[in-house]
Amino acid sequence: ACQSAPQSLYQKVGEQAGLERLVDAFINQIGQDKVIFHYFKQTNVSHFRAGFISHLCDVLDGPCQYDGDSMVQIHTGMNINEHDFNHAVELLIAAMDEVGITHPVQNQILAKLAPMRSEIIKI
Ligand code: HEM
Repeated sequence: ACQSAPQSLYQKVGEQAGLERLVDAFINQIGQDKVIFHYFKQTNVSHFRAGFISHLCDVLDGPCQYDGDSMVQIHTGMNINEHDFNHAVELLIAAMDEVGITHPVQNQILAKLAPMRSEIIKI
């Protein structure tokens, strides 16, 4: 038998270098966006970048353990509504398109993030 372990989503996005390209494209999208940029006005971009990469690496079953604040702790008080949440997802999709992540892999990534919706919206 020559079975090998199935590829993790982390591997499918191109491991650390792929994640960095994705998150840089996402940050670039947010920076040019009129709808959600205002949430990030006070944000330290390099802290956000590092934290978002490590969180995604963890969620996509890569070799990282995200040790930052919880999704609820981070987003409490931002009052993010459904529309703005969906808009952020659109920007993430645009970033995934930009770096060439295939649609099946995009859908697998979105499925991992979808359950976090209720920890982020209107809290
Ligand atoms: C599934 C969706 C989301 C995930 C997984 C997520 C994840 C994260 C993570 C991991 C961080 C921390 C980065 C760090 O360590 O600094 C963060 C910060 C942040 N998130 Fe989200 N987020 C999501 C949706 C959103 C949405 C929809 C908005 C606003 C429209 C938003 C606004 C922010 C802001 C403004 C910060 C920075 C907070 C600061 O300045 O300290 N997030 N997010």
